[in-house]
Amino acid sequence: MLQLEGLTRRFGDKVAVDGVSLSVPAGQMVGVIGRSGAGKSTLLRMVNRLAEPSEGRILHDGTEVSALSGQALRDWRTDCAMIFQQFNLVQRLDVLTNVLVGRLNHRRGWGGTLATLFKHFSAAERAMALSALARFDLDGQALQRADTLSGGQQQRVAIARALLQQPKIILADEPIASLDPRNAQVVMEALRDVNQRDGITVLCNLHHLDTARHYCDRIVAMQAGRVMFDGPPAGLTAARVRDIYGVSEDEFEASPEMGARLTPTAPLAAPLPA
Ligand SMILES: Nc1ncnc2c1ncn2[C@@H]1O[C@H](COP(=O)(O)OP(=O)(O)OP(=O)(O)O)[C@@H](O)[C@H]1O
Repeated sequence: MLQLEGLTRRFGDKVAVDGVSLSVPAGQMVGVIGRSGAGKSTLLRMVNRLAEPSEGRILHDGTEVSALSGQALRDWRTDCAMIFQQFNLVQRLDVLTNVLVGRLNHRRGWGGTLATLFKHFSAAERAMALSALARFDLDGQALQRADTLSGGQQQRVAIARALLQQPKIILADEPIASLDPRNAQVVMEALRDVNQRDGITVLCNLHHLDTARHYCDRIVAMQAGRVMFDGPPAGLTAARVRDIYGVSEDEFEASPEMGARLTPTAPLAAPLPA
């Protein structure tokens, strides 16, 4: 169970996240939605302590995450894999090595360079990485440079890298905002698959309501740093969206800074090729 208690983050006078309290049971897939500037990224970044809370506490299975430091904090970051909008792969390295980077969190005091990276991994770790790639239908690209892959493929490599961390939680910050609708769908299916098959808790920031409704068990809607709705997808009706944001659903999604609209057509739990 992940618990956020009165979590607040200020930047000067700006309150980016304002007293957010949430309890997320293990294995839940939560979509955090909101318009630009609502505080979604700051909230996610506080969970793995990339951003420090100004007030409030984060607890995971009884451990106060917000009080961790040193090795205990590094261990927490291993438990909490992060997926970014821009994939954050090492472009000039091959795909397999990028996935193996997920194992580095399990190495204390590793001091090698990128050039010597590959030979530091065991045969078992390489097999693990290949199997994660095969799960997302990318084993055929294992030896290609990351920058030869499409955005959707790169994001699936990032998910495979996250799996190599063997995390308890995946924090996905706008994972599909840079992708076209078809790639966005494949990436959301990959996240749903690791949530359902591996039981990994997923917190996923999204701009599109239908995407959140389709893939998530629960939706948290933020506005000006606060949680305005927290419940099952069916509860976030068009009328509720208008109440919270003062605009229609189309207007909510029409902000120019938002990514491609995704209207999923595939079944919710369609497994990816194993
Ligand atoms: N490092 C920072 N310094 C100053 N202000 C910040 C910083 N990070 C975020 N903010 C401000 O905090 C508010 C919330 O930002 P945040 O990025 O968390 O929102 P968001 O909902 O993720 O938006 P987007 O969808 O555009 O990424 C915004 O007003 C933003 O300008």
